[in-house]
Amino acid sequence: MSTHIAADAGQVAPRILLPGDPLRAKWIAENFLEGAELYNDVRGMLGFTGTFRGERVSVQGTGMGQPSLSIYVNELISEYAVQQLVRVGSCGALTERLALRDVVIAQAAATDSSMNHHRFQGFQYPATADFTLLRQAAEAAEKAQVKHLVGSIFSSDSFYHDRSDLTDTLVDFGVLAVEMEAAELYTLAAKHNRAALAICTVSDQIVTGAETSAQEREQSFGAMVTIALDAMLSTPLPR
Ligand SMILES: O=P(O)(O)O[C@H]1O[C@H](CO)[C@@H](O)[C@H]1O
Ligand SMILES: O=c1cc[nH]c(=O)[nH]1
Repeated sequence: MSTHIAADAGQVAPRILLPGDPLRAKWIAENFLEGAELYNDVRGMLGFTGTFRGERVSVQGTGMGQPSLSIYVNELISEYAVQQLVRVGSCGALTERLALRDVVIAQAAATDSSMNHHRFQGFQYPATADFTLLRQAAEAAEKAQVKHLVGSIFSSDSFYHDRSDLTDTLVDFGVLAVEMEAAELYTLAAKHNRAALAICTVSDQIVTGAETSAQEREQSFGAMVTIALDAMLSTPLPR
């Protein structure tokens, strides 16, 4: 048991999916994993382990925002030795190149977070995905004919922005979508020499105002889950 996760040693698999929403974790466990068993319900942040094509895989809710994800990812790495971490999130599309339900495979994540601001003391840290997971996810998305883009996203500390004009500059420099966790995931994975990737489904089209419902965000973003599972199983674990 770690501070925020009730699992015993060995109950968490080396490959783990990380949705922000704990109820999306439950939906994934019930619909994509075989024989999934609950290992955590501390604070309602559900975590399960089952198998996919015979390989052990876990799924753990991380909550919203980088401070919350950071707690779970730190403990998953330090206390449960996870090796591959793939966020399966929702995001807001900042460009009309993306429609509702399209998938964004995040090569890199910019951030306005104070977490990396304090860590790197004014230096800009390049929070980037693991190349093998990224390549495998792009190939899986192509093969499954899922509409997707590979590129940069913005991991924001805010869901409600007072200065939405500031994201216009990011868009001018190719940033596709906004969410709230990937930069911290990539930073922690780099620190601990683990493989991480964020795959997000467009839940909100910020340019047009189109949006999905809470139930759809919880229970219908299956294409990204299949891509994430394919990418993980195609990426060897370290010996
Ligand atoms: O749907 P999840 O994975 O939580 O991701 C997105 O949704 C939440 C905001 O509604 C933030 O956590 C954001 O990153
Ligand atoms: O607009 C959105 C949609 C999902 N997640 C975000 O952080 N922003």
